[in-house]
Amino acid sequence: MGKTIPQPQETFLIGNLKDVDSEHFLESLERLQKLYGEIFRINILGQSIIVVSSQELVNFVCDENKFDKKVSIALQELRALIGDGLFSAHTSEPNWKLAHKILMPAFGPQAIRDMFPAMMDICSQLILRWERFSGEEIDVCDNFTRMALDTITLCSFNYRFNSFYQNKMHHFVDAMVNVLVESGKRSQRLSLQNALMINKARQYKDDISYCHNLCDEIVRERRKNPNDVNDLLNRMINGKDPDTGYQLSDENIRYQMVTFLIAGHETTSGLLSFAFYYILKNPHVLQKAQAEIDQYDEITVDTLNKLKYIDAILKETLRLQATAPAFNLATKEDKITLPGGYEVCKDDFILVLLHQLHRDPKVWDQPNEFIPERMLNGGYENLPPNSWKPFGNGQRGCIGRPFAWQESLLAVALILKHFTIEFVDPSYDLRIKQTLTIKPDGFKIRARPRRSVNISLAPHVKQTEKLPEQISKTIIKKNTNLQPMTILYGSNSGSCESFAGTLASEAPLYGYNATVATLDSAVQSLPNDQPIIIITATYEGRPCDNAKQFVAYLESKPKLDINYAVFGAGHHDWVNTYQKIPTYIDELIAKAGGKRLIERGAGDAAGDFYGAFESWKENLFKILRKDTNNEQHVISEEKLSIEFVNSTRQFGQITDFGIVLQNKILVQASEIDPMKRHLEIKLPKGQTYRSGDYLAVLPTNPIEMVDRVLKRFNLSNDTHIKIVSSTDTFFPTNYPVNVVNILSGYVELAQPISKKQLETLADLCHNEEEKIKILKLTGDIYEKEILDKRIHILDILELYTSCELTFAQYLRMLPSLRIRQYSISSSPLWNAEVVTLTIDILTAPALSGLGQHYGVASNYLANLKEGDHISCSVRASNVKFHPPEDTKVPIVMIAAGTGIAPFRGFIQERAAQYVCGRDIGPTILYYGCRLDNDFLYSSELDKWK
Ligand code: HEM
Ligand SMILES: Cc1cc2nc3c(=O)[nH]c(=O)nc-3n(C[C@H](O)[C@H](O)[C@H](O)COP(=O)(O)O)c2cc1C
Repeated sequence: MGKTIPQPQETFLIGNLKDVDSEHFLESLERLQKLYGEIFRINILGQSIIVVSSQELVNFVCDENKFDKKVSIALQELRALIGDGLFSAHTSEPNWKLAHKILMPAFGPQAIRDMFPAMMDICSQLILRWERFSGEEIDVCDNFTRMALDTITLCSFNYRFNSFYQNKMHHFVDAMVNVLVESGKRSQRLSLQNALMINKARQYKDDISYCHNLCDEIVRERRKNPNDVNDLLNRMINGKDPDTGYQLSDENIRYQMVTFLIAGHETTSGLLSFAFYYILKNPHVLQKAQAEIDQYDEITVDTLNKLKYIDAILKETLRLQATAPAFNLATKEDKITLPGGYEVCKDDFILVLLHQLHRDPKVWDQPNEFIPERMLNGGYENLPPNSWKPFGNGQRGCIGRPFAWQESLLAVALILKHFTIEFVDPSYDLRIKQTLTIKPDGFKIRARPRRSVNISLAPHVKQTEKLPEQISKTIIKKNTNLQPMTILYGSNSGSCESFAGTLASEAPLYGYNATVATLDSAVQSLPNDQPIIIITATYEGRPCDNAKQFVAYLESKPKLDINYAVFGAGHHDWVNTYQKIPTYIDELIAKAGGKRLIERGAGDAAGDFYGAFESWKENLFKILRKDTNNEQHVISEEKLSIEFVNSTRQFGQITDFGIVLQNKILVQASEIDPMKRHLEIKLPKGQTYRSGDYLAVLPTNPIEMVDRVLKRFNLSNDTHIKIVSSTDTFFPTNYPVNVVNILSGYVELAQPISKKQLETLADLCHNEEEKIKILKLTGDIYEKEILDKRIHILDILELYTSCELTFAQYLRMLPSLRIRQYSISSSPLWNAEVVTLTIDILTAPALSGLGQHYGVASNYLANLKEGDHISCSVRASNVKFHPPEDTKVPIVMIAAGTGIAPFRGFIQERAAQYVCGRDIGPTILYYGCRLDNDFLYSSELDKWK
């Protein structure tokens, strides 16, 4: 009797069906792997599946003498579409051997080389399309799907889908995806359930017929117009087994064609999409890859073999994201004992889970990091056997591997040669979409031509002569007399972006026409004929998401003949890395030859943040004005006007909604401590997380504050306004909006007023005495009286009533509302789609003595009710702030108050693993409490002891 294989508790009749989500089957297996470890069993509707994921076990089951491919339940279902085509045939079926023999030579080295011109032809179409849509949003998976589909059809069947010449993807893709998805679902339903779903069954049949008819049509066409090209289709139609003389039947040809159409494009397009995701997330990798490809003026078939780094990128991508994420085996014997003493039988499916095999901590150092270098200099060759298996196993391994590799190398090389690329949403973190294969979900980029590249595209394709586009957004288009200025920002939560916008909107007053763009969009294209102003923040000592490429670019030591100035936003709580990135950028540019226009400015979000920016801005403009001597172009028009006469907020990257499931008090407020709350939030669809990640939340302002503003400006809460602005603005413009929406959802109302703003308010006072009092506040007492007491504009307006500030002027003085980040206090092993937050609710008498101070986000969260929608998004923690992959590694945690949040997630994760029988290392928490009832989650922690 072998050792018992760990298994979640079964339910009568359906076994472990409840432990897997049919839409996220793979993620469910990954979650179970985290709970149960390198081997576990699940029972799906009576079928036993044993999931293995350590190199030791996988190496054992990959022995072809003892194990063979077992056609998975989903693949068996898919046989309605691809019958006994190579992929879904049992090895024992005669048609598998026959097709394998006949078709194998089509993927030999010379045959693949001969396909290079056709691959170049299709890839060039993608390049031209991206050039044409320079700077616009590119749906990465869509584009690579078009490319891979057109490539496989042209190379294999000499047939053109012309996907790049149509807006909508070829209907084959929809039909195929429908069948893939439905096959997966059918395999997890009872037969009776499938029979009852009549509409779905009809659609399923129609989609299958569409795919079959398309293939039959291509064959008919070839038979009518035969040619002597040695392509896959001719081999299918005319090829013979050299030993027996047997040929493929018409039915089998149809199955093989659909097989190749599916297998030949789904996985490759996924590989390329993931590769570009990792390239963009790792700017050093992008730099290195671009440097590698830049050594060659021309990309020929021979160049591809020299691209060792790009080759390593593709291997590392498939390690982290094997696009065919699992394969199934079964023992050829009745019973066999695996390492560890586990016994498996002939009927068991043995599922090799590549996601975890490729992260086995015994094989891979820093398994979750993307490090292509590990595949270089013998690294790949010296891997332990069967530790990297994205192409499957042995004779049933992927026949199209060399095809996919050549196509992928070419695509990466051509794209990096031609374009600078950046994320549309720099905070995008990988989300996975799964059918039979996996792809990134919602991944979008922008591409801009790098420079005139001397590169041979397909013969009929025109070369690019476009120059790089340095500017993404033009702020002032009208004033042609103004001098150019470039403002570049790095920003995750919007303050630096907002500073950049403010600077640009004021630039015309000083003779400049400013363009604003992200730092990453300026890589290799910093103009030297205009001032370059850089405004950026630091996150955990690292660049913002949209400044990573820029920093890597500066680290590559370019020569820069530019005039520049840097302003940094930071927070002094990050003691060791305060202002690290702005300082670093400033130094690197100076070292590269740049000339500073003014000393670096620094704003501390915990201090006079906006004031620091204002005074630096003022000094900067003093210098720039001197330089241009251009005061005649001063624009006197009001930059923002409103018309008194409804929308959804479109704030940066957060576009999705989560749903509040629970919102409860953990500890009531006391004299010394604020109230503490626990929230459960269902994440926006498709999002998941790791313990230690953050949740970014876009709050709304407390209604009490909004009411105060309405009162001060004599507005009612059903007032609608139309904002018209001659400069770029974060406000919704040119259509009527409710004033309450603007005040609650677009602006920060409680930022301390800056000295400059005090001066403006003083100017607008009729009462001399009030004027003097306000001006006094800009002096030595500013810190004590304004900053320490957090006095904001509205406080001053209420105190000094003679100040005649208009509502439009008030709005212009307010910065845009910022996103807030909270540490998630749960583990995905508890629930992968739900996070919990543990927060202090900041409500206290205002230090100013004027009413209450309400923390914007905490009060917003505190007031949410079950079922409320919340604009939020998971943000990966930058540093290695996650529980270690190896559950035996000890963890020591130190926290106080709500600082326990991420550690609750860590402990919850380890407790869940412990319950499932994993070996858990010591997990120790030192927790500081002021009072007994401050001990958050005490009973839970007791239970976990
Ligand atoms: C990055 C790209 C690719 C990956 C990751 C990949 C992965 C795989 C894997 C894991 C298997 C084994 C499946 C199993 O054991 O059930 C497989 C088989 C197969 N692949 Fe690929 N594949 C890729 C590209 C291609 C291409 C471009 C083609 C066609 C030109 C292709 C055609 C096939 C076929 C026909 C089989 C079945 C082979 C047999 O059992 O005889 N694949 N592939
Ligand atoms: C998770 C996190 C990490 C941070 N790390 C640092 C840091 O290392 N150094 C620093 O000076 N500021 C740090 N800050 C503060 C931000 O840089 C500061 O709030 C800045 O204004 C954000 O600018 P943005 O709104 O343009 O993204 C951090 C903030 C957060 C939320």
